[in-house]
This record gives sequence, C-alpha cells and structure tokens, in this order.
Amino acid sequence: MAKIAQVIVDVPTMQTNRPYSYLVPSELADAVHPGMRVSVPFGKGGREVGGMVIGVDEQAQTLPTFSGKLKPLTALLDLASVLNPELLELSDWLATHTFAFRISTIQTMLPAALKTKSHKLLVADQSIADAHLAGLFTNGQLDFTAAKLAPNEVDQLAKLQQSGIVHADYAVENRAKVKTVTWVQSQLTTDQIVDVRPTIRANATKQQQLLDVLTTCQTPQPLAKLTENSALARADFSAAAKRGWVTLTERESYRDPYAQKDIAATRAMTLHADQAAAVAAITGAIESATPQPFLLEGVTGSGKTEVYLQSIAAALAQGKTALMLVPEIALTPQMVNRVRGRFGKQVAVLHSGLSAGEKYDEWRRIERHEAAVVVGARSAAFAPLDNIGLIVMDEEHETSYKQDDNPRYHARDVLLWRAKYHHAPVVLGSATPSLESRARAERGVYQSLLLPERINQQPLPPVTVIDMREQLKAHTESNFSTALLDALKLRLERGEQSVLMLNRRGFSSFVMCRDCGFVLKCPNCDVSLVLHMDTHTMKCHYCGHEETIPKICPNCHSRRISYYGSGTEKVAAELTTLLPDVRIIRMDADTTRRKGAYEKLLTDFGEHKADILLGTQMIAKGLDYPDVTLVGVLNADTALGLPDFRASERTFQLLTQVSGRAGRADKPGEVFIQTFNPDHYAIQLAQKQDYERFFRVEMKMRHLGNYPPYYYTALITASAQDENVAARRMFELAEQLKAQLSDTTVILGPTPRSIARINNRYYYQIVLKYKQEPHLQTVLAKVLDDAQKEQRQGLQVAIDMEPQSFI
Ligand SMILES: Nc1ncnc2c1ncn2[C@@H]1O[C@H](COP(=O)(O)OP(=O)(O)OP(=O)(O)O)[C@@H](O)[C@H]1O
Ligand SMILES: [Zn+2]
Ligand SMILES: [Zn+2]
Repeated sequence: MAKIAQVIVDVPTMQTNRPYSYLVPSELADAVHPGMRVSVPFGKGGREVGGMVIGVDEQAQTLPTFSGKLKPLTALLDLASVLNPELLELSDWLATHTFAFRISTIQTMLPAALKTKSHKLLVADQSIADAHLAGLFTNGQLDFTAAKLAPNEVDQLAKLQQSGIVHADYAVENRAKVKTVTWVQSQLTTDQIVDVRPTIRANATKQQQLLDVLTTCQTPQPLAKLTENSALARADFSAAAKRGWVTLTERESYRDPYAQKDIAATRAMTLHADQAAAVAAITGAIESATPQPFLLEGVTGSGKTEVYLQSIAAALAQGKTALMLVPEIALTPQMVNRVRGRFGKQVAVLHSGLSAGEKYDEWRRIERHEAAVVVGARSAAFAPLDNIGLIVMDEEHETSYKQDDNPRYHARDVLLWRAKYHHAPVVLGSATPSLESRARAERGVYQSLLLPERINQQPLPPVTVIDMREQLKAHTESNFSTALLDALKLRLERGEQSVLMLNRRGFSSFVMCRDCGFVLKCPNCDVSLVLHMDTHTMKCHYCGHEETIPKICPNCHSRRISYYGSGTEKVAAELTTLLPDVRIIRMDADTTRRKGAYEKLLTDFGEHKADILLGTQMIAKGLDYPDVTLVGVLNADTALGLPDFRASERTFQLLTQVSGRAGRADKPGEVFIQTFNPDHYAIQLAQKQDYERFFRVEMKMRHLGNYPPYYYTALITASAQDENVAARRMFELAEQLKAQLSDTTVILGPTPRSIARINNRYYYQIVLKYKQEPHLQTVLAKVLDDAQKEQRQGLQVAIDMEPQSFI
C-alpha cells in the first residue's frame, strides 16, 4: 500500500500555509518520516521546492479518492529526522500564536545550514548565438539564483526563454555540509612490518619512516596528526594505501568554535543561604518533574549565575539535560566560560557569532545527545534537546528575546511551552524583571525566589545623579560633568578601572550644515543618515543605503558642513584631551563588527590593558570585573523621550544593570548618572536601585494607561509604496475590527508609524489593547488572509502579538 506524506512547502504565502499531500515512491516507503526535509514539485510549472514532512499516512485510510492524482515527492534530503516530534508540534503552536507561516516557524528552528534553498536554473536547449550570453552557461546550465546578473542580461535571457532557446528548471540545494577528516588505520601488524622492511629499498626513506610511524601507531589516527609529527605528507600515506599497508577513511568531525581555548574547570561554590534556598526549590521541581516557572529576582552581583549552574548540575544528576538562554549581548566569553568551566565538553553553545558550519555542528552534537547543556541566545530556545530537566532564562526582561521579524515570537513563551512538554521547571532570572513576569509572580503563577543581597555583603554602589542642565549653563558642550571627570581621575590614580556608557539611541553622528541647518537624510526612509568613520560613508540604518560624506552642503552649497552628535568615537576623542595618557577600549557596533572582536576587547579589559571601557548598551550586562569601581552613564535619558509605554521601564532596567557593574568584588563601587531629567521617577528610583518601588509606581502608570500587564497588546502594521493605499486599508480595518471585537477592547489608530517611511514604503499601524478577546485569533487570522488575497498594490500586513517596541 502506498504511503502519503504531508508536506509543508517552502512557499511562504497564506494560501500555501497548510500541508500538501505527496505520494511516497515505493523505494522510499520505509525511509520517509515526519521531520525530514524533502524536495517536491509544486504549482502549475511543477517547479521543485523544499519542504518538511509533518506526517506520513497510509493512503488507503486517508485519501481513497485522490490516489490517482497525487504527485510523488522527488527526493528525500535527510536520512534521519531533523525535527523531532516535540519541535514539529511546537512549530504548529508557534505558527498559530504568532500569525506566522508554518514554514517560517519550521525554518526558524533549523540551523541555517539546513534551510533549503530553491535555485532557479536555466537550461540551454539550443546553442545560444550571442557569445556573451553563451559564456554565462556552464555545461548548458546557468544557476539563475546564484549568478549575479546585470539587468540587461536578465532581460536578454528572458527573451531567450520566450523564444524557447532556454527553459527554466528548479533544484533544491541542500546546504548541510558535514566536515570530515581523514583517518589512517595500519593494515600491518608490528610483526608484518618487520617482514615488509627488507622488501623495500634502503634509500626509500619515506617508506621506512612511514613504517616507523605505523609501528608506534597501531590504532587509527587522524592523518593530520601523523603528518604534523613527522616529515611525511598526505601523498606518502596515499601511496601506502595503494600498497595495502594502510586504509584511509573519512570520518565526520565537528567544527568546535571553542577548541582552541582551555577553560579552567571550576567547582561548585558553597552557597549562601538565599542561593541555597533557591537551588533547593528548583532542584525539588526537577526531581518531581514539575513544570513550575520560577522568577529568580536577585540584585546585580547577588550570584544568580551560581544558582543556575548548581541547578543545571542537579538536572544532569537526574540524567536529564538543561537549556540556558542568555541575551545575545551577554554571551560574553565570561558567561560561556563560566558554564563550560563547570560542565566542560557537555556544553554546546549557540549564538550569532558562530559560522553556519559551527552552528550546524553544535546543533548536531545536541541532537546526537553528545551535549547535555545548551547555552545560547534567542534561537537556542529551539535547541533539539531531548529529556529536558531544567530551563533557565537569564536577564528575562531583555527585549532581544522577542524576535521583531517573522515569526514574531518571544523566547520566554517558547520556553514555557517546552517546559510543560518536558515537565521541567523554568527559572527566569533578573535583577529587574519585566513588569509582566513580576506581576505573574505576584499572582502566584510564577514562584518567587529572592536574592536580595550582594555576594560578600557588599552594598550596592551609591549612585549620584548629575543634573546636566546645570552643567550646560556653566559649561561648554562637554560630555563630562566635573564630578564624573574627577571620579575618573581618582580611578586613574588608584589604578582601578571604569566603565562608561553612552546611550546609543539618538546619539549617532549625523552631518548638518551650519549655515542652513540641512541634515543629510536617507532618500528612501524618513531618517537621517549616520556617519560611519570606519568606512568613511553615510549609512541608513534602516535600508542600508550608503553614500559618501558630503564636503559641500547639498542644499545651500556652503562649505560649513560638519559632523554632529557624539558617538563613542567623539567621546573617546574628548576623553583623550581631558585625560592625556588614559587608555580607552571603545566598544560599539563599529569596533565589534569583526568576528571575535567583542570577545578580544573584553579580554583585554579584563587583563587591565585599558583604564576605561567606553561603550554603548552592549557593556551594560553580565560583565563581572573585580577592579571596576566606577560606572558613568553619559546620557541617561535618550530613551525616556521615546513614544513607547515601556520607555521608563527600559531606562530603569538599563541604569540598574549598568550600575551593577561597579564594586562587585571587595572594592566598593560608585556610579554617576548624567541626565537632563533628574526628577523623572525612572532615574530617581534607578539611583536608589529600588526595583520594588519602581514596580509599584510603574504598575500604577500602566493601570492608568490600560497597558500591559493589565492589558494585552497587538500591533497591526500595513505598508505600501503608495501612502494612500496603506492609510485607506487601515481605516477600513479599524472599522472592521470595531465591529468584530468586544467593547472593552481599545483600538488605537490607525496612525503613521513614528518612522513613517522605510525603504520607500509607508507604514501605518493600529494598536489593540484587550483584556479578553476569545475570537481574536480567528479575527486576526482572517485579517492576514484577506490581505494576502488582495495583495492590491503591494499592500503588506503584519501582526505582532505583545510587541516589544511600538516605534
Ligand atoms: N556562593 C558564592 N560564594 C562566593 N562567591 C560567589 C558565590 N556565588 C557567586 N559568587 C561570585 O559573586 C560574583 C557575582 O555573581 P554573579 O555574577 O553570578 O551575579 P549575578 O547575580 O549573575 O549578577 P548580574 O545580574 O549583575 O550579572 C561572581 O564573581 C561569582 O563568582
Ligand atoms: Zn534608508
Ligand atoms: Zn547648507
């Protein structure tokens, strides 16, 4: 009886967002299983697309009538499932809850190397007269997808296709490449080697040497090791293989991004009472397999990481695995080393700094049960771990846990889902929990665990708020108040280190004309272009547009055009004038672009190669350096002015986190916060590092404004090249939603987004605030469906549940 495979095809549209049935060719009947990638013909032209098998049925039971018409699947791309049943189920749940296509949730779960790519090929059926065009083809084929063709070439090729000289074909590329190394196995015993020696010429030194090697290496060895330790080359071993002395085999090897590093093993520390209580509660839940979420609220430097590590050890002791998520930025060598130091080779690390090959290899180590602990950033939430005993999410309030592109998921939701599936506890840790999580802890949904004290009974560092308005009156345009500058000088005298943070938002360098005030803007977006000194260009951070730095004002032709705003670069320059001889490490998007640069800068700082670490938000978290006794925030309030109800929360979190970098060991720390809003509650409470008070005040604000956690939110955006199209559709939609949703739901907008135009598309948005909306899922799914069907004038609609940014 033939089998039928249910396949989600890699054609991300609403109409194809369901499984398609394909006949399984009889020779593949036993090989095809759910979770395998396949190549299938799709659509009228029968072009080949990638797909994922989500189910396999016996034909007779399910589709008796269709048997004749079903197309067979073309090829199987995997020998074993790449998604297990848990992850397949999760992909379904995720697609529904984030309004994403099932194929995009599936692809989000796979390492890039396993994402199939459909290539369009042009095949020449007749000889091509034009020599240039003919030259584009190799063996009668041209990979249209991979080739970088000029528009006129594309045009001419289209004409060839119309006249039947070439035709289009499709192939699905499998990019999963396994790295192999050659191993050598001696085929001669030591006795046989003795026998062979007299048969070769005495001056055949290489052969003699090779026999020497084989005498000492009777077990299989990597070829590289043997050639490295001898004067022999690969060719000598190939020759030996021809003689039958050795066999050479290719074995799979992993690209280990951490292979070069020796990490000192650490042992569990003696916990202090609060830590011990937390570990005991978590361990209890691991042992009883209770999917209890915990909120571990511990001030900065209270030893949360040690709680994670000992809880992970408890899961491993139960023969289970553990998954730990940290924000991308906190994936410093420090954090990774702390986990690897404790659990060694059992740890797999997943983050964006790895190459596709390295990620694929780490992924396979997890899948093959060779790694029992996974540490990674957001997408590691989908690590193919089995038998999970514990899930940890460090810095649970971090916005980077929400993906702001399709599928718009929050890693926390994914973790809570997986915890239920595996009956495992989840630990959400933070010094400044999100209001949502803290409110859930208050309602008993999460169990609260507290670490109110710093390790070593160190007090939290005292924070001084500096009113920069005063400074501005008295001073010129310096970025440094006298108080902060004095504090920096003191650290230099004492040989201690300082951390300076420059809030990146709104602080990027731009170019303005001093005569007419003209600011260079992106031609495609409603934003100013940002000056990049490393490439000497002006760049748009939204669409990637790039142009040269103007010398003359494009508006009034004045030559008095100059750079404005103090990026870290400018601040560093000012510091060097104020404090000659000071050694600065600058850390921002520019200086950390190169692979490994971030890590190198932090290591240098740890080794005292600089007095000051000057950086953007990326230095606020996770750093644990004993000699840092001063933290300065140059501009605390750039985020406060943003039109986002979470602006205060973000400011409070950031200031508390960065303050926490000072005085973590035996030397007391000190913090200076420069601000133009010294009276704002977020700044004042950050000064006191009083999370509890902040939580109360902010909850009141949210209550008054009907915002989360009192209300849920959803953001609907529509964009089109024609502004009217987007606006009109959104006004219609608002009316439609008013009719369909309950009276208690608030519909805000439509309004243009705060950056109204990006990449020549105009954006409009509607914000929904609701308490209970039983039909929301259906209503919003219909909205997307309609939008897809219409597709009129390039209208695009997107839905973001619980958006983390409204800008
Ligand atoms: N029980 C303990 N005994 C001694 N030292 C400890 C203990 N627990 C943690 N530490 C040390 O205290 C320091 C601070 O701990 P850790 O970095 O885990 O704090 P944290 O709460 O994660 O901080 P943050 O949220 O600020 O990153 C670390 O250097 C850690 O090694
Ligand atoms: Zn742009
Ligand atoms: Zn001008």
